[in-house]
Amino acid sequence: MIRFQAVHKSYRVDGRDVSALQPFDLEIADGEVFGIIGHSGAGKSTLIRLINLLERPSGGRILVDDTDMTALPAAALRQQRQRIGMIFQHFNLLASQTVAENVAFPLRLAGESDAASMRKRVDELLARVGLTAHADKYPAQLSGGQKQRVGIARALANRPSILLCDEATSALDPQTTASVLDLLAEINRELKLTIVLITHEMDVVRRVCDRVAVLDAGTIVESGSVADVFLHPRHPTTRRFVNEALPEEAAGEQAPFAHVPGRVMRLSFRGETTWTPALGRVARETGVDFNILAGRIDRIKDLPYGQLTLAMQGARVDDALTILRQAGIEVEEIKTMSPENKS
Ligand SMILES: Nc1ncnc2c1ncn2[C@@H]1O[C@H](COP(=O)(O)OP(=O)(O)OP(=O)(O)O)[C@@H](O)[C@H]1O
Repeated sequence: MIRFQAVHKSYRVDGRDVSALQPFDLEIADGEVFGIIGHSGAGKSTLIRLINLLERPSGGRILVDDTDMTALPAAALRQQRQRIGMIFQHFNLLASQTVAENVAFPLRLAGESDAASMRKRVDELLARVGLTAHADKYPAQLSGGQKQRVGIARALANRPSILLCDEATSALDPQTTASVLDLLAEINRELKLTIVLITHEMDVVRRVCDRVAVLDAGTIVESGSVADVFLHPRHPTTRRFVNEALPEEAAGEQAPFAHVPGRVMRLSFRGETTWTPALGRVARETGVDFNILAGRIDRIKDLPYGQLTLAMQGARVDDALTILRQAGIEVEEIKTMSPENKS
């Protein structure tokens, strides 16, 4: 468990304290994938670097498995840091060392001197990230995705219980991003590692995270399960992130519904309800007409979900909504937005 208690952080700039993170509390459970999303300058890097004390907080406590990181003397902090792996946007590999040597580096730092056991561990790690055939290559000979796999193998070398990912896929193309995220999800599942990642892309959060915190100008403005935050964003910053992750026609609020007759509703289906044929049944039972304006079916991590934007007409719309809610479907009335109110 990672716990932030009344943590805040300011940087000293030109003799003045400039706040980067307002006081906040946050708990990250063992074994979860926790995302922190925010725009540039929101404080994401600062927040993630507080966990291994690459940045010291200006106040408050950071507890990792009940150890107060801020109170550790230097030697104990070094030891505690070995339990926290980290990967970076620009990989931070040693250019003059081979893939195998890069992965062996943290083992050496931790005091491993037996060449055979080091070789065995490096082989295991390279197999896990799918780079066995590239052990003797240099970073410059690898693609971005392969470099990040080396970064992941290196971060896992000392069997950490926490993996911090600092914009780990931001320098990668969408396909490579997907394969690196799949690898992180597999590591989380199989090694039961806690993963904390920062990103400015909601799609990254949707694909791998269990829970998310939204950071806006140094303040956590919203947090919760990814399904709740993604399907029902409350803060304007969160809504912008969610809409960026949706194709325009599916991002309900963007469509021009002002002229559409009837009541415009957004239906959200999660898990098994995604596949239930509720709409046809409700139409038959209540005589309500549906006009589908936008829709999508996708997954939030392993959870299938669907969202449909509908115009509903008929005398028994309220009865139809009650039946839909009873079937476990979340129903919201969309306030049609005029163009000047769009955020
Ligand atoms: N070492 C530093 N000295 C002074 N100010 C800093 C330092 N590091 C960060 N800041 C400031 O703190 C605020 C938060 O920065 P941070 O890098 O944590 O944000 P971020 O969300 O990670 O942004 P990005 O996505 O651009 O990396 C910014 O206003 C930044 O200018």
